[in-house]
Amino acid sequence: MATVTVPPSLLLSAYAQNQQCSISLAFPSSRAVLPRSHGAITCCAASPSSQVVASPVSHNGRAATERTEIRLGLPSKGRMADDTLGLLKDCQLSVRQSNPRQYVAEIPQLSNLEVWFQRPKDIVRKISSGDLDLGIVGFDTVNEYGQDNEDLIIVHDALDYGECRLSIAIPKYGIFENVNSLRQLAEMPQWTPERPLRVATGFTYLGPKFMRENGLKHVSFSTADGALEAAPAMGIADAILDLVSSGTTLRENNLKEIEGGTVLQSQAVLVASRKSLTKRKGVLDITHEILERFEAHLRAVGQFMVTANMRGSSADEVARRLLSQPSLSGLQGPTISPVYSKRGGEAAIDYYAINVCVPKKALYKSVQQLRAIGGSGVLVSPLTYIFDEETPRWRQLLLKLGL
Ligand SMILES: Nc1ncnc2c1ncn2[C@@H]1O[C@H](COP(=O)(O)OP(=O)(O)OP(=O)(O)O)[C@@H](O)[C@H]1O
Ligand SMILES: O=P(O)(O)OC[C@H]1O[C@H](OP(=O)(O)OP(=O)(O)O)[C@H](O)[C@@H]1O
Ligand SMILES: [Mg+2]
Repeated sequence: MATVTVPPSLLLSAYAQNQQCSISLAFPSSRAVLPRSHGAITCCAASPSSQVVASPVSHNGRAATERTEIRLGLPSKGRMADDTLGLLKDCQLSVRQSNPRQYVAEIPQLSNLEVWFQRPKDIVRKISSGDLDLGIVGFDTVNEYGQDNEDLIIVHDALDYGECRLSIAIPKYGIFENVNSLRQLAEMPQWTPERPLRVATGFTYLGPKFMRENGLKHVSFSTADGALEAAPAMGIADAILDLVSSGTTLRENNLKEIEGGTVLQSQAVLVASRKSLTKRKGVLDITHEILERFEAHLRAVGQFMVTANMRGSSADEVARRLLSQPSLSGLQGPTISPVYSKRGGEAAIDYYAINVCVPKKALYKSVQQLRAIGGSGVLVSPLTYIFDEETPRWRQLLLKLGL
């Protein structure tokens, strides 16, 4: 009898394939693709139907505690994948992947960190099981697959992409024509134990929970992996519960959202395991660095740096004029520096250079206000980072961890 040890991921793939055709076991050929710690699986290949004994990795398992590398899960495909790599790149964190089909990568700027590319739902599951320490996914995915697990902690709740909401939608036509709220939907006489409201959704945890919490009694659920908006027109469902962003897909399928029917608002978030943050060496430090970079970048994205010259009798007098304008107070306040010119062999000050951060949305208004108080030569440049003394989310994280 031969005994081999393989990572659990290989066992699962072998098992899945065995359902349809042949079973094949793949072995790591180099250290580069081998998770440096994994659960032990013993395959006893002598019996006609191979007996497989698996000891999965867990927080309490030996293998999990032996792992010294820190693991960050990133979406391997779909719309979140590119935006996530884009955010990291903008934060000077370059993910080095030798081949798109290789699921492990590194970020040279963060030593001892392994990046693992996974489906978003698996990122959440693996953080819960202790096989990943950190991950970037949609908030909807954390809620659906985290299922209120208290070990999951949202470290950054607004990474500014993947914005959408999880909403109930019903047809605009037929018996739903005059139904515009969740309450009206719940009160429709059509729904009985024998003929419940049929909802198609991929969110089979959040869906029933939301219906229960909102007092909808006679509801049944069916699930599909995509194109849910077709279900009502196909007669498969009365309503759907799915992600909505621009609303185009709903509109194109003659569906509408209803008041009170939004389960949650979502965007990409950085999520971590509480156990990893508090128990695994180095996780808190790496999380701090990632968080600082994210916060500094995301804060800067919304701002321009505006530089201008202003004639004035003193820095105080220029400051008073600037602070009289609502859009020119900057982050902490404007920076005002004297501009020295040569007059009769002496250094004289006629002008002051002012630097002020302004929200992108308020740029034109700010330029108008600057001109109104005598500003000239206005230069506008993009900002890359704004590092504050301390990132607000870091304090919140320490509080959540009781540190
Ligand atoms: N229309 C959308 N606009 C913005 N963000 C979205 C939208 N749909 C989904 N998202 C966000 O992106 C995440 C990934 O979406 P999803 O799971 O649908 O993957 P995908 O990129 O569409 O690939 P696939 O559905 O083929 O697996 C969701 O969990 C959600 O946070
Ligand atoms: O409000 P909108 O901007 O139209 O976006 C909403 C659509 O986007 C998502 O689907 P996706 O594009 O991911 O296709 P899928 O159903 O194949 O996952 C979601 O499931 C909706 O169908
Ligand atoms: Mg999708």
